[in-house]
Amino acid sequence: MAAPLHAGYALGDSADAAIVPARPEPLSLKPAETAVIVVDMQNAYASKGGYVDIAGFDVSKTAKVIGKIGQVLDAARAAGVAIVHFQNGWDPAYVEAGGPGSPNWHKSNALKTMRARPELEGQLLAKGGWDYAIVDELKPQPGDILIPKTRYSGFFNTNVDSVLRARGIRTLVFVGVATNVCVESSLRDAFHLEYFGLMLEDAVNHLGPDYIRDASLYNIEKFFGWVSTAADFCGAISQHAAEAQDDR
Ligand SMILES: NC(=O)N/C=C\C(=O)O
Repeated sequence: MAAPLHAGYALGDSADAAIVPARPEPLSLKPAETAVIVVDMQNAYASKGGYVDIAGFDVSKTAKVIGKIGQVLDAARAAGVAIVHFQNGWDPAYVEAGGPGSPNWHKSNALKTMRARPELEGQLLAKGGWDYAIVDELKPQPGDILIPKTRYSGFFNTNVDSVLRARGIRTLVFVGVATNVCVESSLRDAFHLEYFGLMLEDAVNHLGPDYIRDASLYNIEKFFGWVSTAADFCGAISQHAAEAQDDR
């Protein structure tokens, strides 16, 4: 195994770090300085009858992803890792979505679907509705942080950067949907803000053909961060928590 890359610390400062097997090299992280970022696990993106299903994307794999994310959140909570939920959408009048002067008006498949099917107006990604709601299995728990967002990146026009910095968080573990859209956009922005980004490849789902998933993972592994699995992340932080308990 390659030598672990130490996230933001001198090598000698790694005693309190968990080592997560990852590509292109293992990543060390301190649980108290790490957050799991759960991206847009809303009915819109993860449930039959939600926006992306209606718009013609495949949601058949999201049940498995919900299960993996549940395991990640259980392990993270037990290890004292912060949990942040992103929630994507707009006010029911869609003012926050932008009008024809916004590229979002032209590119958002939710807005395009509603223009093609006006009976859906006010339902897709509208705050307060079922489509906007986070899936029942992953509802935020007391102590979790909820960040609403109106564009693909969770770092655009939100307070997440200051929320994370105030807690001294340096490493972000990304799960959720979609690998190639909101997850990748957020991880890229996090890289540019000096966070270490780790994506768990079996706890994300992509929108589009499988090659786009592969392209996203390649981009992250080569340019923007690290890639691991739910089991490897959970194993590393659980083992680290157990060892810390033994040392007391
Ligand atoms: N959460 C996402 O990745 N969203 C992707 C597309 C959209 O919101 O239209």
